[in-house]
Amino acid sequence: MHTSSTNNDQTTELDALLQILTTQVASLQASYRTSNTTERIPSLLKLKNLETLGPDSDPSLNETRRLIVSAATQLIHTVQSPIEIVQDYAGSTFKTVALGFVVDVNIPEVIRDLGGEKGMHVDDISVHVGIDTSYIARVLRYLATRHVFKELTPNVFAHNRISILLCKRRSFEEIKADPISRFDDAPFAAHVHMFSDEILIETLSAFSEFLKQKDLSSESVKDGNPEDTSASGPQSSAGLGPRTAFNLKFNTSKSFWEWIAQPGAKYEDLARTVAVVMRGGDKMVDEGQLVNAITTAASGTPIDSSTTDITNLLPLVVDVGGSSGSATFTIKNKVLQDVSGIKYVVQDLERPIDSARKFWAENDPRAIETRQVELLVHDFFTSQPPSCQNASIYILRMIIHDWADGEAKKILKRLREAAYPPLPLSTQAVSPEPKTGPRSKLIVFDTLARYTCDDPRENLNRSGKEGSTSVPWPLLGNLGVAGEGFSTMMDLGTMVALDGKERTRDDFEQLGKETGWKLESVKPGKLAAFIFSAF
Ligand SMILES: C[S@@+](CC[C@H](N)C(=O)[O-])C[C@H]1O[C@@H](n2cnc3c(N)ncnc32)[C@H](O)[C@@H]1O
Repeated sequence: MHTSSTNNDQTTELDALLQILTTQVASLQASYRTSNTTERIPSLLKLKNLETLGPDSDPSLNETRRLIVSAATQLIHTVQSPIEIVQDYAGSTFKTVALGFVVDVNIPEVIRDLGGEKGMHVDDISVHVGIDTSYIARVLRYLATRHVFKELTPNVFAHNRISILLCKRRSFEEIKADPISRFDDAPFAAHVHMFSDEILIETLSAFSEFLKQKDLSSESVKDGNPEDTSASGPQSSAGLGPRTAFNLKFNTSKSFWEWIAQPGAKYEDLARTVAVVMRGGDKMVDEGQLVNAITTAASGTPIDSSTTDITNLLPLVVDVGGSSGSATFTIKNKVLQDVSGIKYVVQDLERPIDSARKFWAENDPRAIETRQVELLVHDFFTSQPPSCQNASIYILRMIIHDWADGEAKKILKRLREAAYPPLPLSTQAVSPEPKTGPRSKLIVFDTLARYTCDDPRENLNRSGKEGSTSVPWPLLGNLGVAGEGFSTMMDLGTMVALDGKERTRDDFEQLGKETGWKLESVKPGKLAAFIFSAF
């Protein structure tokens, strides 16, 4: 445990943080020097698009980056005035709305398409986007102060490697001609739009009000009965007051997913944006991790998919709640591209499956024509159709964290009923311990919740490698924002919008036990892969 301000040899926190920074920065620079790009060091001013991130996106450098960010963040919080820190945190909402504004009025595209490397004066930006010059200058300066955009000369702003991510794929002219499709193929701009949209902002305005009024006595009822096979989990809490801050603010008993699936322009824009954001989810699971998870699920141990025939082990992969099916797309075309004979099914509600049809028509039409990939409207609270029984692998990517335990169990139970081997008919209870033979696997991709302190029971280290437990003193046990910034944000996001949560390894193990799935291994990563076997 690291509780004192010095460790045994009297090294101060600052010394230790500096030491981590010095060592890890040297290591990062050495990696850039040996990479086969011309880039020598990562630079804020070096513009890149996602396809040419080079060493910036090399997963083997993730550990080094996380340690640098963790140490640098802790150093800032150690030396900066606590008053300034609290003031800055209190005003964090402006980060969301400032980013949301520039994305909404297409400033990133105007600077990219019309300003280029020389940047653009706010007067010129104003002419194109039709917003007052001084508003643009102040919002861009707020962001440039936080290293998003660069002010080259007074009032002239250019992109840096962070702001360039806000650009949509389409040109400013194309966006003006067809604003509805502006977020298509631009997952990061879509991500900003989703978080700054009035729906989430309104929901967050009820954050405290909702948490305070939650009826604690309804907890057990709210979790629902896992044996209940009715669709649409959230209705199990009808009559017990609003289930989430979203339900409270929008005066609806529908789940967020049902709500955005309604007809109407306002829902359509959000639903379309959410589908694009989900496609960006691929960036959170690197291909190496997908290979590892899929082959581990197929064989029980990691195998080399290039040298092992895994066809027999993987005839059917079902991507449950798959949205456009981008996880399936990556698995089919990048992980198992050399393995023939596998059938894939992507399931979701009606509107996401409409988006999926468009996505596959544009990206892999042959897969649909040959019926190797089937896109199926299916509610995961209901029983799986015959075509999806006995699948080798069921995938739930970023699904379980959207739901409270009661609904999560229902989803897992419906899959277990479809999985192989069958549950004993008489009891519908779980079958005895497996003897031999094939068993359906379930891979849940979700973030892994971790404590900020040392956790002696944790057998995954915070830096992401299985079997080790070291995080250098005096860093936080979960590496702070460098390790769990995104997942703790998602945890609160799913709490207020969906009644979901990010879960610990123990939580997943328990969910599995209660629904007939045995947790066999966990592959850490930005999204961890939890691999279950039907038992
Ligand atoms: C966070 S997204 C994840 C999408 C996808 N798995 C991915 O990783 O890209 C959650 C998905 O669950 C879907 N969903 C919500 N309720 C559902 C239900 N009852 N049946 C099937 N899908 C549902 C949503 O439409 C949405 O596409």
